[in-house]
Amino acid sequence: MLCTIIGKLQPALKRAQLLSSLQTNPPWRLMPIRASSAQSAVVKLLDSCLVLDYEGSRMHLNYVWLRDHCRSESSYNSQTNQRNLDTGRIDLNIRPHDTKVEDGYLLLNWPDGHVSKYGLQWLADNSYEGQKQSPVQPRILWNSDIYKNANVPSAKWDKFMSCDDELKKFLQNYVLYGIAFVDDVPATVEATEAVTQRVSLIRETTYGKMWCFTSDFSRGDTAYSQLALDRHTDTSYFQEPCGIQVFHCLKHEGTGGKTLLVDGFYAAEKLRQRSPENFELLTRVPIKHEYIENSDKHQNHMRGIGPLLEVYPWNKELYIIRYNNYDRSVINTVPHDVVQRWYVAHRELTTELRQPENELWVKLTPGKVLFIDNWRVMHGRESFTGVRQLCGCYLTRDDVLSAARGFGLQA
Ligand SMILES: C[N+](C)(C)CCCC[C@H](N)C(=O)O
Ligand SMILES: O=C(O)CCC(=O)C(=O)O
Ligand SMILES: [Fe+2]
Repeated sequence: MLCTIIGKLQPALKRAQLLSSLQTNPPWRLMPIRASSAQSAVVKLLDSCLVLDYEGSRMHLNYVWLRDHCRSESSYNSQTNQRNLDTGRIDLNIRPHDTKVEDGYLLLNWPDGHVSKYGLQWLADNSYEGQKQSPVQPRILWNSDIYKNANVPSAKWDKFMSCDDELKKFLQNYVLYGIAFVDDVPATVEATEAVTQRVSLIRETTYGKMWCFTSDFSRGDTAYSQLALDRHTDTSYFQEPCGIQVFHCLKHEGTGGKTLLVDGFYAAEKLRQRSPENFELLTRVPIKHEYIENSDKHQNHMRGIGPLLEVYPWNKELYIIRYNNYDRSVINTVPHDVVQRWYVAHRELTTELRQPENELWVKLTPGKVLFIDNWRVMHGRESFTGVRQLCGCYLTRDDVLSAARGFGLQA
């Protein structure tokens, strides 16, 4: 193993190699490098990667990755935050000649003379080791008591529309809890549209941009009835289910019709704790959801395929739940011997989702606009009588999260 070592010499290093390494490498690379008195950094150039010890953690940085992530002007356009470098032309066996640490930066000298410079903190924040543990989106998982005891304030229409700080607080609550309310909104479709557009872009779907519906069966879906609807996520039959759903009840003269909210991630995490293998199965088995509508006015055949639960591969953080027993389609993507196990896992998740303490019931009244993270929080409703008019829309997930990040929130 030919190593250039900064800090401790590796005992395995042969004398000849040490000599050749000393000939080509100046002695400063054999000393531990102190970035500053407070932060010490120790770098080793191994054959296969660079090892950086910084602030108590050890990072393994691949050489192609390092060249690819060079932030020098010729490699990276920091005006547009885009890469200039052609990754397709990096020598896959590239290895720097030498390295040093200076003023909180790691410097690398590449064989072609190019010098790369990386902030040590930037490397710590962006290395695999840095990303491995930390959540992409920190959340507060809730059951009914947890949510109620948190006393999460609703935003108020006037302030919400005029004051960025009110919008920021709203988005902070939204990313943490997966639901957020705006109160005192005029009970019109136009005001609902305005309040939504204050947050982000509306996602147009087969239901329109803004939709307003009653129990008139105008579409081929039980949402357009007076029937109770069990907890579910919407548009699970899209390959990318809608990220956010907005509801505003403009009118209800009758009884019932309360809205049910359940934090799907709270229930799924319970499942993960209790039966990791069942949780894992639900993240692995692809399931179809479909929306088939064939009327005079509307022809639709939507299909989305994906597991009920999806986690990021590197930190196992949950990022989406697709759960709609109405719209779930034929299961024929599963090997015979897995079917029974899948139903057992599905049952266990369903049982958790149906725990009464996980149910948050709210009566939507004119003026109260509800935003729901449709990748996390499920909704349902009680059956009802009388005329009930609900308006709302779906939002594009990317744009809502982008708005949150614009306020410096972790989303
Ligand atoms: C919201 N809006 C009434 C427009 C559509 C309802 C769609 C209902 C469908 N079963 C689903 O879960 O996606
Ligand atoms: O009527 C309701 O409260 C909600 C119906 C529903 O699930 C939906 O529109 O997506
Ligand atoms: Fe729904």
